[in-house]
Amino acid sequence: MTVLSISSLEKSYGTVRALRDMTFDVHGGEIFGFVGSNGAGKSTTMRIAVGVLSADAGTVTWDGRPVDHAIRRRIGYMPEERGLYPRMKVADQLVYLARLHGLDAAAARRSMERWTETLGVEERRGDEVLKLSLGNQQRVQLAAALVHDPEILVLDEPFSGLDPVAVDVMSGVLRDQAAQGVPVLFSSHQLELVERLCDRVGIVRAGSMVAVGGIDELRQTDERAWVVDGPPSAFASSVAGARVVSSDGSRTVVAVGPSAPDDVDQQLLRAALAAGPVREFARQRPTLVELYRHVVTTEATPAAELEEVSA
Ligand SMILES: Nc1ncnc2c1ncn2[C@@H]1O[C@H](COP(=O)(O)OP(=O)(O)OP(=O)(O)O)[C@@H](O)[C@H]1O
Repeated sequence: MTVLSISSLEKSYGTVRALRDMTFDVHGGEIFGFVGSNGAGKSTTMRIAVGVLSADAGTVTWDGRPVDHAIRRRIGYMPEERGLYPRMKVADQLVYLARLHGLDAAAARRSMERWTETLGVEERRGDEVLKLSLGNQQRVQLAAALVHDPEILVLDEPFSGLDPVAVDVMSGVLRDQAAQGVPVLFSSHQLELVERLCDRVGIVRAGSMVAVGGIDELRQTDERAWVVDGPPSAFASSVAGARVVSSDGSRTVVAVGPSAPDDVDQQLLRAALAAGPVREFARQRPTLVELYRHVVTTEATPAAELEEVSA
């Protein structure tokens, strides 16, 4: 299987250490969400991955080969600072970019037509980029990343500032690309969207990857919890090992540790029903937002994040 492999990247900007041993893989056909606080190192990693910035140490390989000029031409990249020519017309710009990547004139034209249509900006082909709304500029920016039919997609915050319809369009395009075997790496602060869309997620903190995996994998904890909407929380005390995590009106969250028996959920439900009517009984799983908060607040101290290296 094809894999974009980012391995042990180190990068400092003067005295600021932006990346430290940044390591992860993105497989062909998967959508990988790259999340982390402002300044955690996502854009720096992506810039190095696509070759617009060099690392101080570490490697980026595609299918086991270092990413060189030839491979770079096969990457579709949406930079954070965007990169369209504001005074150029949408169609001219996309055809130009496709030709730069080696498509002949007819293929470049066809690709421009295809992507402006797919992304809903075909009416804007004759407009200068600067006259478009920000959301439409972003759609054109995605078209620019796709117009040469790339084998790898690296997108820096492609969803920021998009309306819900544009988010759906963009999500659909990323899914289609992944379905065709393209590895899709994108950064975002919209964690619910990342949770919905991604096969795997990487949480970065202070220049390093601190958690990586499928959402379900990341959710694996030793503790299991249930939400019970019904009788007062005292019912939980009759089940051995059960602990009330929170109680808000008629809603109680009850957790058990790793040694609880498999049928502890049935015991809890029986105990709740014995105490009164139960309107809801559901397993509670942490959301990506909760996992993120947990990882980002417990993995390192702010002092480590701000650690500087001597110039
Ligand atoms: N050109 C630069 N010169 C100096 N420092 C930089 C430069 N680019 C990034 N940095 C610093 O490197 C660190 C990582 O920044 P980076 O932009 O990679 O983070 P990010 O995770 O993409 O953040 P955000 O979510 O805010 O976009 C930050 O401390 C940032 O201030």
